[in-house]
Amino acid sequence: MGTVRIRAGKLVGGVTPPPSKSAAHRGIICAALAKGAGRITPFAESDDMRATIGAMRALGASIRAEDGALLVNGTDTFRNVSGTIDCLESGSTLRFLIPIAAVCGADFTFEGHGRLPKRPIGPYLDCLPKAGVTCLTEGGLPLSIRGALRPGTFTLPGNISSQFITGLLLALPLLDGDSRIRLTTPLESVGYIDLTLDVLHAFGIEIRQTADGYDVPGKQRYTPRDFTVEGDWSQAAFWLAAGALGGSVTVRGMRTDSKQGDKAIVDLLEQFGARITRGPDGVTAAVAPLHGIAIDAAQIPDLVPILAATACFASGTTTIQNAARLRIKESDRLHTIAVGLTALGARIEELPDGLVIRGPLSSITEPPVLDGAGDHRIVMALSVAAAHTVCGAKISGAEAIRKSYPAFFADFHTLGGNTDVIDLG
Ligand SMILES: O=C(O)C1=C[C@@H](OP(=O)(O)O)[C@@H](O)[C@H](O)C1
Ligand SMILES: C=C(OP(=O)(O)O)C(=O)O
Repeated sequence: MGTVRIRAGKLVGGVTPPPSKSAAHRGIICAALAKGAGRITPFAESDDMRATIGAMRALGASIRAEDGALLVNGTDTFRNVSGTIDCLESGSTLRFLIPIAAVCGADFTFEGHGRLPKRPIGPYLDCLPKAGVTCLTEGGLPLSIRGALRPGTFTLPGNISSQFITGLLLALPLLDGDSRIRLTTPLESVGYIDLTLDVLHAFGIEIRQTADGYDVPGKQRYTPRDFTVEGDWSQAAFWLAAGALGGSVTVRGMRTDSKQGDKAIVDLLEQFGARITRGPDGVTAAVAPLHGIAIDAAQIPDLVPILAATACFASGTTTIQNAARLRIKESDRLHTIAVGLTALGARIEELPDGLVIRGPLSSITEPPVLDGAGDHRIVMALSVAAAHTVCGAKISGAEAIRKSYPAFFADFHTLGGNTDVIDLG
């Protein structure tokens, strides 16, 4: 397993975070559902992107990378009547593709790796069989689906994963009749649904929001088009937090009017006390004395690891609430971040749906070996935290960054971070 040695030192300078993983998943899928050609730019490789590209190819789309762009042609999508879709470790790919693959009644088996086979798919196992899709599974992956998806009413919870709702929003417009999505519990991760609706609109698909969900007119067609992928606020968050903890970091190329919920990192760091500047060159976070804050994580799950890391350097108590969903991500993130930060000297109490962090952390004298838990966001959050301690740390399993941000340590170095990649496997 790959281990990275992070040495103490502040991060300073400017960085352009990678294109948004969430926007790219949606752009690739919508382009591949359109009967024609489209160019997705910029494109940055990662394991999650590989998963979605592989999935749309399995349905018949033609997709190739060229000069930092992705050329997608959906003319032959749904040509294939059977196949296997390997989602690697990508929850988005799995939850987005299940209803899409069912549109034409083809016979597909979904596979996954790491923690994905055990991440929830229950809401689909409840609602898809009622709409004509047989689901064969022993609980998780592999999952085989058979039978054509019929339009109708889809009733599901809004607080297990918004990815189920995005999957239905992507697939249902293609059906012969109108459908309705009815949510039985309040929607969490709302920003991801807003992003879905935004990208769908760009590809010519219209959805109506209702009091308890969405009305999805059927017989719609995706319009082929070129699609520009905005910068990733979930990844920008690591650099802005690093600026707030010790130096000064500017993230460039970010849309401040983005639908991504994780752009909330800017306001949250400001609440912690960081010095934030919003200028034409980008958003800058600079060091200032930080104090604990209360955080509701219902809409911003992916920010929790780096927010917890930030809280360790703030004086007083930080509470993170409404984060139960963190336990069903690439790792049990409430547990794995608490364990990692505790080894760095932090005082953290783990609650069923959150964390209480009492800062600032105490100094330790020997660099600890931290477990990256096979989880990209844990590796990245621990790396930023370790750089701001007295003696740094070693982080095992650091190759997990390949899931969303293979260039993470290259960008860490660009900002003056000091690491030795002992072995990335
Ligand atoms: O739709 C998306 O692109 C995502 C939705 C979120 O998942 P949940 O809705 O399951 O919280 C988020 O954690 C994930 O990284 C990406
Ligand atoms: C949870 C994540 O992704 P996914 O659910 O797509 O695996 C993530 O990127 O943090």
